Amino acid sequence: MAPQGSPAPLEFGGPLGAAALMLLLPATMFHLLLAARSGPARLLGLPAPPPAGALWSPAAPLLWLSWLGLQAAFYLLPARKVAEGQELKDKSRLRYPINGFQALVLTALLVGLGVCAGLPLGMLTDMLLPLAAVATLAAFLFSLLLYLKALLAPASALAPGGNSGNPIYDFFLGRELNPRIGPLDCKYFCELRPGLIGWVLINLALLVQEAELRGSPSLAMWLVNGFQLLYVGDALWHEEAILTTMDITHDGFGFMLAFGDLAWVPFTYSLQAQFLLYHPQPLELPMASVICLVNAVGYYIFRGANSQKNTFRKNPSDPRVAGLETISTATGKQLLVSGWWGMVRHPNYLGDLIMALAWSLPCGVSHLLPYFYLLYFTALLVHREARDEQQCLRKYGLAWREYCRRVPYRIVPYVY
Ligand SMILES: NC(=O)C1=CN([C@@H]2O[C@H](COP(=O)(O)OP(=O)(O)OC[C@H]3O[C@@H](n4cnc5c(N)ncnc54)[C@H](OP(=O)(O)O)[C@@H]3O)[C@@H](O)[C@H]2O)C=CC1
Ligand SMILES: CC(C)CCC[C@@H](C)[C@H]1CC=C2C3=C(CC[C@@]21C)[C@@]1(C)CC[C@H](O)C[C@@H]1CC3
Repeated sequence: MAPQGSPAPLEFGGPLGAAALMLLLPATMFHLLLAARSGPARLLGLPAPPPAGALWSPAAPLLWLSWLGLQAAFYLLPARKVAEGQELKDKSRLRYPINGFQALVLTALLVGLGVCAGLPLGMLTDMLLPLAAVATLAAFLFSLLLYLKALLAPASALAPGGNSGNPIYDFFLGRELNPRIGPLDCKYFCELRPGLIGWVLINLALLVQEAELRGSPSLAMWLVNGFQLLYVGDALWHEEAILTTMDITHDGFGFMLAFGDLAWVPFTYSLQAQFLLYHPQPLELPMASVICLVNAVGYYIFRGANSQKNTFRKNPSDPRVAGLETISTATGKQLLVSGWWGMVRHPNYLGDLIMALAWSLPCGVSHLLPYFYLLYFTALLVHREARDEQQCLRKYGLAWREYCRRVPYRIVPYVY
């Protein structure tokens, strides 16, 4: 355990790891975008280079900025609820509008109206490369502004991790915990709105384009769109739960999250739908039903586990969780040791991974490319679980050790 007041240990391989990731992540994203549209669609191996000018369109910055502006305008609309975040170092709590689902519905209405008025939504698929380039550039510029803004922030506003003194590492991890521009909380806004809603919009554009090319969308395309819309809708419906994640409470807002939210999520999480547009896959109803069942099982575990913890954290005497077994900790908080959280230490990750499998299966088994998300997500969650473990050990000490003794598996029962 790190002693109180000592500098936070360096993560992600320190400055060298951070520098490598800042090059590798955008390179991987462009590789995936190009591979999805290439004939062999190989995950490993170089795709054909893009034709000259394919990465740039004068319309892309305009389109991307309009999208960001639209989502910011929806964020600023009156919300059904305003939630308070976790207590900060200076004992204050920030307030956050809970209107993400409203933003999704308003976006759907606007896009629906646009399509009825003749908006060529399918053409968005031709803009993916230039849009990804703009989003990447914007993430770099935005992170630079955030880095500079943090120079003026009081010490109490800085994140525990991203203030090592090494500019590359701090630029990557993010210095300020909750940077705000007026009423807009940059990290909270970016984590849920432009990228997540952008992801389902790109999926929809791919579905429309497939219908234009082949007469109707394929069953596989419907499944991928449906599953991922459910996932995004669920995240926005349960928006308040984001306020207790390590991204909001612990990590600063730097390149990792800015690029992750604005570029990585919309352009790589839509990879299965991109693959299906260029490589149609036959899918029969019986197989589709099995895949739906896999997604339903994953969602049941994911939602059950997340809701159980959120209900317990809000009110441990809630009848839905009051009967569960707990361990007391020195902080006054308790840890669940039965129910979903008694099965493994991260049941929500298990459900999420099962869903990730269901999103790839409609793409068949002839290519590895659509399974990229499952592979990346496994690595992300294993790493995230280890980071959370360290933070919980710091917070709960012996009580956490006791929890680990009672619930020995991390994500997959009897395996890991
Ligand atoms: N699609 C994507 O790219 C990503 C999806 N996700 C998903 O987002 C969701 C949130 O994930 P994440 O923020 O990583 O982590 P969790 O929701 O799993 O939260 C971890 C926290 O839960 C609390 N906790 C842990 N064990 C217990 C217990 N036994 N009893 C009560 N509280 C406990 C601790 O916080 P405390 O005690 O302080 O409350 C711990 O720090 C997950 O479903 C995950 O799968 C996450 C990352 C990326
Ligand atoms: C680019 C890097 C490899 C890492 C970037 C990480 C980000 C993409 C993710 C960090 C935590 C996230 C969460 C979600 C989306 C991905 C990012 C931003 C959710 C909003 C997805 C929906 C879930 O219901 C909640 C998740 C919270 C964390």
